[in-house]
Amino acid sequence: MSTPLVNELTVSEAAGDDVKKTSRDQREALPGEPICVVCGRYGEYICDQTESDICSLECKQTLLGRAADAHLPAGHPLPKRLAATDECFYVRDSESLPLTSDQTELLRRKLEIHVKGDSVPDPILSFSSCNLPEKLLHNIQTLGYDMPTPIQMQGIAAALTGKSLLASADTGSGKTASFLVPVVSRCATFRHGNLSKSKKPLAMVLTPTRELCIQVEEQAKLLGKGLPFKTALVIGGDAMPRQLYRIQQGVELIVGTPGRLIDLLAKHDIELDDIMTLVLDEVDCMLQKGFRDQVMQIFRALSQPQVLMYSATMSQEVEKMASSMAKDLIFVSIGQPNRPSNAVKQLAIWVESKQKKQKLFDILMSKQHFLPPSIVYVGSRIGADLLSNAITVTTGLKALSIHGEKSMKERREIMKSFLVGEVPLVVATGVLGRGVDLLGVRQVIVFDMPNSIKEYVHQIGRASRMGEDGTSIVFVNEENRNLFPDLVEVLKSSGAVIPRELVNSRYVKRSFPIGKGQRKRKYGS
Ligand SMILES: Nc1ncnc2c1ncn2[C@@H]1O[C@H](COP(=O)(O)OP(=O)(O)OP(=O)(O)O)[C@@H](O)[C@H]1O
Repeated sequence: MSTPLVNELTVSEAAGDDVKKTSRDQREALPGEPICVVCGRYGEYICDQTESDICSLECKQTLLGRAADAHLPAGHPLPKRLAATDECFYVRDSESLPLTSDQTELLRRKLEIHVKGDSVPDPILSFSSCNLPEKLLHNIQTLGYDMPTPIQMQGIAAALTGKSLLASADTGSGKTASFLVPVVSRCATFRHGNLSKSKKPLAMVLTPTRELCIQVEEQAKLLGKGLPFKTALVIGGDAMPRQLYRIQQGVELIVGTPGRLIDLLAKHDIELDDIMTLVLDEVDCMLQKGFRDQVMQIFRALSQPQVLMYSATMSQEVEKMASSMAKDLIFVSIGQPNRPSNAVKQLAIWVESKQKKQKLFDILMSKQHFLPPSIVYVGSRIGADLLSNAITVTTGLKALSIHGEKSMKERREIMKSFLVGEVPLVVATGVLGRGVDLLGVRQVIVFDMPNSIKEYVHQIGRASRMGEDGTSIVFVNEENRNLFPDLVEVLKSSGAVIPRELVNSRYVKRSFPIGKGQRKRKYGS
């Protein structure tokens, strides 16, 4: 099997050809373009032995492997894509035999689980296959999690080994449970097996916003119910003495924002020497200027904990910093990092700044286009207040604003009335941009483009959880020109229509995909 492929690789490399080697190197297919029969990406090439569309050498190898497994003669066309039921990885339970290395590879390829590092454990196939405490398993079931998502399959397995981890996966793909399940498990097991009366905290989760901290702590409580697992929330805007008292009474997990935590640690004597695990949620944001110094100050106060770092967006700089924080790091990524969830249908509209308000009102007053509950993202606190008032006055819709200047009490109440459906629309700044799980929200309108494409990916990610369909609308104009190349890339990769003004902009380098007629020659021919 491998010989012809190696030959072709040699041929194409010798010819200086830029044939894509792995499926990851290939982009997503645009509407109407051929699709790789193995992975669904752009089928740039035709396999010389099966005549099927494929995206890379890697998928050609997989395709020929399947032909061999199915005992099909070379050249026999294979079925286009395996139906989801053709291979079921989930039926196994803890009694089943472990996966063979081929099966592990196939599973990872199929679920687009990419791993790097020494001795990376196999993904788990079910929550019951990794020795979690009974009560934790029961809590997972109560939450309705029947089977782990891909990031949970690989992330939980890796974190349970005690090694540090840098992981990326789509927005809304279950990253929170991916770090909380091992945290709850390790803490509860430690307390059970440890006879000492000490109740010093064992784990810490840092996130960039108060809203996200509240949500993570709530989920931690649900997962730790009935176990020796107490939590403390340490965020600005809530009374510090109460937070301190709770920690002094004994907790297993602290969830907090870096600023308030440093404040607390500076003023009070809190022993952190038992902390085994530090989680940095939204790690790319946490290691950026602004948070980085505070995070590192907290990290240095701990004694070499396991570090679990998660986000939907990554950069090489983050990878470098993460590697310097933890030895023997495992890297996990699901799909392609920095890409928006495929479940969100994006619409980019060119609107001059002066017309943005009217355009928004038109959308909100259209039964066809306004799909509440929705979030509108703006760039400033004052902008959020003004726009929410203007929406209510002009359209009659109840809209509330949420941003960092509002008190925690107000922010909590607004979130509550939004989540229970009393308010159909919230106008928010970045405080709701990352991480928050706004179940029920299926539409996001990006009124002011954020400063980076990564924040845009996080914002539109609020429109879909667990792959459910959502829509996003973004207003663009010349003022966002510094983001044009990245935005075009993101829209292109999702198959979204790119506004004419953006295509023709001098700020976008033109590199249009090769059409079907211009496709590269067959391998080996
Ligand atoms: N295994 C599972 N089965 C079913 N639902 C799940 C599972 N894991 C998580 N969920 C649910 O999926 C939703 C999204 O999860 P979560 O908020 O952890 O996503 P995320 O990857 O952290 O997203 P973001 O990048 O936006 O923070 C939540 O409502 C969560 O309860």
